[in-house]
Amino acid sequence: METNFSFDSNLIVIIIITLFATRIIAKRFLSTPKMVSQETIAHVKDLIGQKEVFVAAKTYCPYCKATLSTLFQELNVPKSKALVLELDEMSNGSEIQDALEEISGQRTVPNVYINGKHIGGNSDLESLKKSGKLAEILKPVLQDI
Ligand SMILES: N[C@@H](CCC(=O)N[C@@H](CS)C(=O)NCC(=O)O)C(=O)O
Repeated sequence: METNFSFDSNLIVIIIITLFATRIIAKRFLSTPKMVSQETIAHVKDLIGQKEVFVAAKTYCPYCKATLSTLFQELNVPKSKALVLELDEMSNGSEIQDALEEISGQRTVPNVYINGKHIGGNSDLESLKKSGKLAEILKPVLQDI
């Protein structure tokens, strides 16, 4: 009796794991590529170039909070020189995220650009900071303040 119960629960666990694995594999390999219009790509490229610093973020994202804190609190980038988009608060936020993926090959947020150059996410920003390269990259941004 006990053996049967154990067998059933193992079977259920195996079925659940199989379902999850199938879902992950299907999402990874079978999902259709997102179609982003050239108009949206051009619009997002324009947004990236509008200010010296561009950050695509999401309000609930801890990595985004860390990036914004590094840029604005720690390194004193003036907010007037930055465009920060909180994608989760924008009606076209997912469209912008799709376009950013197409442009930079990066889907995650934060997605940082400085003077039109793709920096990457928070870990990339932190690596640049640690190596001293971020100060170099930000020099022109901080020059005339
Ligand atoms: N290693 C990345 C991690 C960024 C990350 O995982 N961001 C999450 C939000 S906290 C994300 O973009 N998830 C996918 C999404 O929101 O579409 C970094 O340092 O920036």
